[in-house]
Amino acid sequence: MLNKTIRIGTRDSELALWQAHTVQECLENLGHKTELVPVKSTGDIVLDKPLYELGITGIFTKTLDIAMLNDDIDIAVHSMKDVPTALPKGIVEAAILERANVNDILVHKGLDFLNSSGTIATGSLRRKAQWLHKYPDHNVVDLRGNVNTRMQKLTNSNWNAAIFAAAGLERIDLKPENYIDLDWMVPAPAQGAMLVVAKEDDDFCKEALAKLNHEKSEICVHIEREFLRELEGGCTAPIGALAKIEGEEIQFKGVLFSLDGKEKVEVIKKVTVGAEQGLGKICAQEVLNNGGEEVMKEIKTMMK
Ligand SMILES: NCc1[nH]cc(CCC(=O)O)c1CC(=O)O
Repeated sequence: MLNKTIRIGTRDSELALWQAHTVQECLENLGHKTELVPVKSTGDIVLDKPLYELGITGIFTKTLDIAMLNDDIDIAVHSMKDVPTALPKGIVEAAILERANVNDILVHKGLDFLNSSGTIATGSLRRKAQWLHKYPDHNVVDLRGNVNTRMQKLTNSNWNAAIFAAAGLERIDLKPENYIDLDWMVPAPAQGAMLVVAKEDDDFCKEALAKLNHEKSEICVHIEREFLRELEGGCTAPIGALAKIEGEEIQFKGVLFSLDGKEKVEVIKKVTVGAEQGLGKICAQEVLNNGGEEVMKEIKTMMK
């Protein structure tokens, strides 16, 4: 089956399409035939088991998971930070592409508000908690939708600023007029990384995709996601994590905040490349032992 056409599933936002096209181009450069399959809704798809039984949970990834298990697509491309830490049964990580800009940025209309009071828009618990930790007098409002929608909403609002992943804007070539890098903000685990998933029994696609894998990026995002998995226990919380490789050293920073940003538990560790086995888990345990357990308990009761 050397001539099999690889069907690439993608959601239809501009960012998702850019990411899928990028993977398509890489595969075609390796001589593969590909086809892009935009997947819209799950409405007309019938599976023989309930979603939870298949381990399908993520709101961004659900549609593509179902299409894959239904054999409408062979592979799917995701922003890795949107992918739940446990993949559905039968779906595996096949490639992690070289990571782009990991940082969050603040798109604003002037920075005078920073030292007084202001309104910041974000739909992310992690961004909200970190912003309030640094600027307790500011007001944070909810902002959802894809990148273009969020940017439009900011323009049409009286908010001072909104927070975005730099990678998302760069990928769709959206250059905001005014922005600053939030290098003090710890990004989401796997932010800026793209994950391609395939079916566990699909050796053809797995072999093709293995060539696209970027090992250093893989090492880093795996540490970050292990930290997340160990901390969250299936619930969403304001958690940031970033691993970086500098020469022979891996530097890791992980944080957990209370929802209001008042409490912060941080862990920083360095290990030699090759000695990262279990690092995410160890760091998560350290956070839990240093007050993180109480923070997580409080978050779980508030989110009920
Ligand atoms: N949650 C939405 C989402 N998922 C991936 C990206 C951008 C790319 C990335 O962070 O890897 C974004 C937009 C954002 O967070 O501003």
